[in-house]
Amino acid sequence: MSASGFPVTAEHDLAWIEAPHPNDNLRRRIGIMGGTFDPIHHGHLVAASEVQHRFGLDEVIFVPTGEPPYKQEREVSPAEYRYLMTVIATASNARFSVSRVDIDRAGLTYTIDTLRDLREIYPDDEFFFITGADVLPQILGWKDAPGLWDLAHFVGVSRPGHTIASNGLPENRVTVIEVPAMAISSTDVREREKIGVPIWYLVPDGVVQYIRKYGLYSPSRIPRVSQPARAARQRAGR
Ligand SMILES: Nc1ncnc2c1ncn2[C@@H]1O[C@H](COP(=O)(O)OP(=O)(O)OP(=O)(O)O)[C@@H](O)[C@H]1O
Ligand SMILES: O=C(O)c1ccc[n+]([C@@H]2O[C@H](COP(=O)([O-])O)[C@@H](O)[C@H]2O)c1
Repeated sequence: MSASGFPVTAEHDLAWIEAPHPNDNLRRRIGIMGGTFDPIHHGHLVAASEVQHRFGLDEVIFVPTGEPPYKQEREVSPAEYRYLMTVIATASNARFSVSRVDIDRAGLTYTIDTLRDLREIYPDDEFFFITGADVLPQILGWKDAPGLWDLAHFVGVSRPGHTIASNGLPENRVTVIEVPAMAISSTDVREREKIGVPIWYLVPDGVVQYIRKYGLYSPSRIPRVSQPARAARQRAGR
């Protein structure tokens, strides 16, 4: 049982996972992990890996947000940096990939659009949208929320400091699971980098090096090479 009393036991999950799907031989199971990823950290990676294993997913697609609607009051790093950090962090896992659908779409990022865009690319596959315990209760307030349940099954994962609860969400479209606890947040990584506290082992080594290379999160650090955000703007003629 979770703190909220919602069952998160292996039996609960397995009953659902083992139910045979009529098109099991044809449909791939694809996890979708949306996030701002500013920066991506081991909490994201462990959650995705655990859901991949538990649900037998063929692939997990990480989808960095364009403009996150609930983070408009804070400064978010340019999408191109967040995208490239996500590519670096996921490169070594054969089942992980990264999509640009959200960063290439203008305007605020809504999951309904993410799922519709991915559905065009993967018309026959089964989608599992992965969210942390902090985000799960917000889903009912998301854009076109009733339309989301037809597009994906939602998997809520436990996160230290947050009670996991799926109250009010459709039971047959949402599964809640415990994943190994990683008390890491992007906010904490940014704060640590800003004041010079180590971020090694909270994020993959390549991401630490990328953050240092471009001077992300540290106002005093001067970037050593030209910036990918500027290069992308130039390519797009903006
Ligand atoms: N440590 C973690 N354990 C489990 N899930 C996580 C963890 N960190 C983030 N998530 C989930 O990953 C998704 C993307 O999160 P996001 O990129 O906003 O990271 P964050 O650490 O929450 O960022 P920030 O601190 O900037 O708000 C969300 O669904 C979030 O709940
Ligand atoms: O669709 C919405 O209305 C909506 C509102 C806020 C967040 N989301 C999605 O939730 C995921 C996590 O977002 P965030 O801001 O916590 O990094 C990401 O995929 C967002 O696109 C979606």
